[in-house]
Amino acid sequence: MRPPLHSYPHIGSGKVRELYSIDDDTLLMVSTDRISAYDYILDTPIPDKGRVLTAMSFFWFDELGVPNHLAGGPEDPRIPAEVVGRAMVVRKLDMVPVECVARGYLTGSGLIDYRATGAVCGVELPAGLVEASRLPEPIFTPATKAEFGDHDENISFDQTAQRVGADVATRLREATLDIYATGAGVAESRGIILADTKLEFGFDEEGTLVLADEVLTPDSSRYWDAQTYTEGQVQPSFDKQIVRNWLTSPESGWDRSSGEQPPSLPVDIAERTRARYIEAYERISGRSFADWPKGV
Ligand SMILES: Nc1ncnc(-c2cnn(Cc3cccc(F)c3)c2)c1Cl
Repeated sequence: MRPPLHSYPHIGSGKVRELYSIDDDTLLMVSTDRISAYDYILDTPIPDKGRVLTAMSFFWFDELGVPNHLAGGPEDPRIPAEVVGRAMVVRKLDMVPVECVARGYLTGSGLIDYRATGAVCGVELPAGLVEASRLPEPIFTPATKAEFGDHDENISFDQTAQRVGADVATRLREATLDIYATGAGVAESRGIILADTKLEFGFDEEGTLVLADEVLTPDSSRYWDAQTYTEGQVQPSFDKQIVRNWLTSPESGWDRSSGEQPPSLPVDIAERTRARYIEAYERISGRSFADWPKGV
């Protein structure tokens, strides 16, 4: 008999995720079907998004083979029936207060920093790079964890070292770049560009640096379709572009500059977006999403 979700104290919320306490040493990370676009949390859920992204994290934890925070499998008996398939039982860690970002391509806040300074997080880059340029080699571009709703702030390696110590900063950079290289390599072989990713680490009770949170998902990474990749323009998001295009089309009646909450999505937009998440998972993992557990 699985425990009910309400038996676990709720201890945190992300934009699209919830965190509960199972006991002093263990947490339950729940992914919802919520999707965010243009910094709004939309009021239309994407069916199965939480399950697909959870399946992706389990795949990558398995694929990467580095110490991670998983404390149970996808059907661990501590997972309440209503969230089976979209929840992970994880070890409670002493989290490192730095967002560990690796970038293989120049876009978003990295491009803004580059245009202003010729560097990203203090890492000098060649002149002449443009939107979506592939970087000569992937770079570590850490950031501070922003308060809910705010954007993370890019910081340099030295600033990171001042926060966590030079040794830990060095280990974070190595682990982040290694994990990104593995993920980007697997994705590229399946026709998906992993342009960047954000990882979180923590220390376990033995002092081991452990990969935590979600890993290499479309919510923590930029996924681009390699077939349409074109340097010099903003790339469509593999998973979110259908939603973005509808919201900025006349059909939605929404004005992005209005500051108003976007309207609900049409059923077919939600369904097509669900299909994109499933396609990304099945192409990258080589597994069928139909085999992934489902709750009640
Ligand atoms: N293994 C861990 N040990 C201790 N803390 C965390 C931890 C804390 N915060 N977050 C991010 C987050 C915030 C809201 C909802 C989420 F599902 C996840 C992850 C983890 Cl993963």
